[in-house]
This record gives sequence, C-alpha cells and structure tokens, in this order.
Amino acid sequence: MKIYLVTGGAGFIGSNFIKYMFKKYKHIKIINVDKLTYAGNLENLKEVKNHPHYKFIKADICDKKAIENIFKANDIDYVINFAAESHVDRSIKDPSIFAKTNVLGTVNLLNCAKAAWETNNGFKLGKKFLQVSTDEVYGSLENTGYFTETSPLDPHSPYASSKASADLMIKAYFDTYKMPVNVTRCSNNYGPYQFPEKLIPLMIYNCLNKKILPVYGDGLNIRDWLYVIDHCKAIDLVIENGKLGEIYNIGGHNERTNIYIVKTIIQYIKKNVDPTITENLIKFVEDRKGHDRRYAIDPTKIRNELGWKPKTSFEEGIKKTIQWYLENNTWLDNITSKEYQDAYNKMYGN
Ligand SMILES: Cc1cn([C@H]2C[C@H](O)[C@@H](COP(=O)(O)OP(=O)(O)O[C@H]3O[C@H](C)C(=O)[C@H](O)[C@H]3O)O2)c(=O)[nH]c1=O
Repeated sequence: MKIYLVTGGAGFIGSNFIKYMFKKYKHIKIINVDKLTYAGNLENLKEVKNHPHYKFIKADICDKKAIENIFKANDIDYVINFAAESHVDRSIKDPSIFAKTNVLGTVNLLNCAKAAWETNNGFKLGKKFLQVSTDEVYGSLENTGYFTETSPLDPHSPYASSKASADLMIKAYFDTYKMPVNVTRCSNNYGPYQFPEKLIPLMIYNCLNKKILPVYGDGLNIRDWLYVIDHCKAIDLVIENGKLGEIYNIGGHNERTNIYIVKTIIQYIKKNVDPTITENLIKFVEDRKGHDRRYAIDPTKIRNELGWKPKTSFEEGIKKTIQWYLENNTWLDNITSKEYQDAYNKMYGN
C-alpha cells in the first residue's frame, strides 16, 4: 500500500486533495501533517477523519524532529508539499513567516525525505517529492502571452518570491543529489473550503452578509481560474507519471478580470438568494502594492505528456462554489468569525 505524506492537508487545496484521493483509491494510506494555522481546519476533513488509512499529525514542516519521526515510523512513498503561507496581502505586511514556512519548511522536508530515501546506490525506487507551487513565480503578463515551464522566474510579492525560492531548492536537490522530485505550478484555485481572504470566497461571504466588496485598483487585473478538483487530478497524475525533475504548469484557461468575478457573484446571489443585493456593494479601494496585472498558464505540457485537461468550466465551477458556501454557512462562521473579522476590520475598517 502506497503511503502519502501530505503536508498542509487541513488547508483548502490539501483537504480537497485528501478527499479526492480516498475517493479514487481504496488501497492508499495518507498521513496529513498540518500546523493548523488560521487557514487550516480539521472540519474540512470530517468525511475522512475515521478512515482506517488516514492519520492526522499536528506539526510544523519546519520542525526537524517531528518530521524525522514521521519518516522513521512510516515508509513514506510520496511527499506532497501543500503546506505554505499563501496569501499575498499577508506577505506584503509581514514577509518573515513566508520565508520561514515556504522556504525553510520545504528545505527541512527535503532533508528528511532525502535521509529516509537515499541509499548507497542513489534513491530508493518509486519515491517522489512533489512541490505544489504557483504561477506567481513567473511574475506578471501584459495583455498577451502565457507562462510556460521555461518562462523566466520573476516573482514580485514576498509570497511569490518565497515560492520561487522553494522551487529553486527543489531544483538543487534534483541537480545535485538526483532526488526524485516534481514541481507543479498552478493558477488561481477556487472551490469549496477556501478561506475567505482570497478573492472568490471573500466576495461570496461579504455579499451574503451585505458587506462592501473591496476591489483593488481598477478591477481589471486578470487571473486564470482553476477549479480545485481539476488541480487535485493533475497532482495525482504528476505523482503517478510525471517525469522526474520536471515542472508542470496547471491552468484552467479561464481568464477573467476581477471585476467580472465580483459581478458574477453578485448576479448569482441576487437571482438565487437575496434580490436586494446590488452592485452598490462594490467599492474600488487602494491597489495592492506591486499588484501583478495578469496571470495566464499554458498547460500544453501536462496535457500532452500526462493527458490532463480541466473538466470544470468557470461557469459551472463558480455556481458549484457559491452553492457550497450557501449550504455551508456554518462552516464559514465557525472558522472565520474571529480571525476573519479581525483581518477584515483591519483592512477595511467596517
Ligand atoms: C482579496 C482581494 C483580492 N483582490 C484581487 C487581487 C488579485 O488581482 C485577485 C485575486 O486575489 P487573491 O488574493 O485571491 O489571489 P492572488 O493574489 O492572485 O494569489 C492566489 O493565486 C495564486 C496562484 C497563489 O499562489 C496564491 O496563493 C493565491 O492567493 O483579486 C481584490 O481586488 N480584492 C480583494 O479583497
């Protein structure tokens, strides 16, 4: 039975991945290591918490002893490193924790995996370390063009730079030690269980609560939206068949401006939930510092090499997502009340 060590599995993408994997495979074991920061929530995993092949360990990926012990006690086959501080606005306010978790945490995980997997004749067969990264490492595009795996690294925010640094450490462990690794770089994810500090869940949450919808700058920045389950499928494929040492870009070809996203959410909620909601809730606020204009991924490599393509159109995905937040209002209230309100009040003073 293959053993997966999933880090950050109580977060948005990690928890969706664990549930996706248990649905797809009967004979796998998953160990979820999560520090349970503000963005991690074991409620996200309630469906699998009693699964006989699931284990949760509360630990920080920077904690050498804790991670070493996990490798000593388990013959881990795959590491999938989701654990990261991921919110750009937070990184602009305080970069340090981003450098610590995203860079040093990744290096600690690499060292522990290397110590467990390396033999006198190279690495044990069948092992793999997959680093879940982001298209933000490539920087920003103008109106045309796409990021490919060979686009130069040009990160702008402290968050993006921390992820790019981690990616370069992964490259070093492949080039220097021939460690079996892959890096995946995804575009903006959305879907159930995303913490409402990111654009889509924030706008849904605020709209439902009739709070202002803060749009940075002119609202014309573009992101390439990827439904989280399509991302999980891609990661599974890369673990199974990704060529060692390679990077795979994962994108949904769903480019939308921020203002389009916000208006789509308003329209859906107005039509299906509360007819009194209007676009008057939109407030254009001061732009994010160093705000990247456009992200767009070219996913040709993963499509051609591994046969991946996204299944969920943006129209279908956004409906499913809004519907999920509507049906899970208590999840949102439970996890977000204090942390969310504090952050919100600090930013928008409302
Ligand atoms: C929270 C917020 C955001 N925005 C704008 C800023 C961006 O142009 C866009 C999306 O922002 P968000 O913070 O949701 O995501 P990005 O900064 O694009 O980064 C995200 O996607 C990449 C791939 C990751 O790797 C990050 O982990 C993830 O956070 O909406 C607003 O206009 N108002 C708001 O209140």
